[in-house]
Amino acid sequence: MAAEPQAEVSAELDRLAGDLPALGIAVSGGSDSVALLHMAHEWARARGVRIEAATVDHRLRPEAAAEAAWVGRMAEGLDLPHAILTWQHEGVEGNVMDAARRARMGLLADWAGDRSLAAIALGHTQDDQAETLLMRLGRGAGLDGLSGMAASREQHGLRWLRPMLGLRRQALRDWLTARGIDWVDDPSNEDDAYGRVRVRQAIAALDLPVEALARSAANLAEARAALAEAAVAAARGAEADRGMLRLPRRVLAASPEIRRRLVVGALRWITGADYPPRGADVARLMATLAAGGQGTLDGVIARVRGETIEFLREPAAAARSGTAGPGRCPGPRGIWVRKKRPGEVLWDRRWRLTGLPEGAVVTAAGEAVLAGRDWRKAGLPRAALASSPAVILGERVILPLLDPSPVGAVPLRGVYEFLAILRAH
Ligand SMILES: Nc1ncnc2c1ncn2[C@@H]1O[C@H](COP(=O)(O)OP(=O)(O)OP(=O)(O)O)[C@@H](O)[C@H]1O
Repeated sequence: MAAEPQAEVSAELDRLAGDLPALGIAVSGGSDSVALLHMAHEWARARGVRIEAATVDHRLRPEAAAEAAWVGRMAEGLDLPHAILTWQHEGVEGNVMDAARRARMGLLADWAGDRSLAAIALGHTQDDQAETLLMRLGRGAGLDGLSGMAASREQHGLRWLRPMLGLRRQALRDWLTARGIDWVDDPSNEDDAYGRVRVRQAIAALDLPVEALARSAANLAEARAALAEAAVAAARGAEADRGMLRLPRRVLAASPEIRRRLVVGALRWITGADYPPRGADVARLMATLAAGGQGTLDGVIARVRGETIEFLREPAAAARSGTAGPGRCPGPRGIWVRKKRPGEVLWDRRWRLTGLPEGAVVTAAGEAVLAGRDWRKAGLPRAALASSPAVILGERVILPLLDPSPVGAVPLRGVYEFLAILRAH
């Protein structure tokens, strides 16, 4: 590794973002991302790349607003545009760190979209990489979970870059100190109520070799990428059809790891979930499919039909996902929902409904709505239609997949997204 942090970050940015006209920098105000901001600024200036910075105020600590403003002044000093993105919520329940991370990614992704930035750079370091590996190990992760963070990753429709994964946190702090550049110390980084902080303390107390751990994480990431590519190759012949996915039955003859990836990928393609189902449940489903049967997991029906395996949303699960109308956003409070145009609704994490008139409500079609209709003309299995959206307009119920109407129903994911899921997980 190059000894000079600036040279190393510049080389990584060349490798990861050399082809981009503009780059976003996510700056919390902590030492790592403050160093990233200065180094990216230096890199961009020499290459004529436009860079902009953003800080998320999670509204979880009273000082956060002042810290975000402080980052803003620092960016101004570098002549860089800076935005403060505020997470609007009314208190957060459950895993606060996780909810904050998701909200942050969503806010940053929207900001990048608004500012025409195709990628955002993050300040994760070698220390973060080692900590992540140990945390995942502690949770009993398999090969998948064990790989560390990738230097470049596609999510929320843009690229997330981590050009500092080869650098130690202390080296960055030394670099900043030598230049008289200040940073903010977030007190939650010292709060051992958080698993990450406990892992960090254990690394220091046991004097664990951070660089070797980070290297292992990188090796595992490489192995995982190779598996992902093998799964993509095995998925040849996959078809997406209006919210339903068909895989060739022969995928059941693939090696267990590849087969598992394909099944988990298909489940996620339907549910839009961030986390995979439990390993034992997936194993059970795979055994059911191998026997030519039908199983349900995570609100998804998987069944063998002739030479294909069909994955479709379980109608009852679609109905449970609730109703949505224009101007209202489904999902628990505080959860980020991508911006929508008027008359548009994202429903069941699978469909984009467009052209909805005022007062329209979207829900799952269900069996009752299909009764008495010529559902066969949709060319989909009955269950797939029952879990498709229905639009209630006063007394009328429109099935966009069946009835000609000005309401459009566009599946959020096609085959391309299935392959992207296989590559990402
Ligand atoms: N509030 C925030 N606003 C903008 N970006 C953030 C924010 N929090 C984290 N990030 C981005 O995510 C990266 C990793 O987050 P993490 O929580 O590990 O960092 P941190 O300890 O808050 O700060 P730093 O990494 O800058 O020292 C940061 O380096 C930064 O790029």
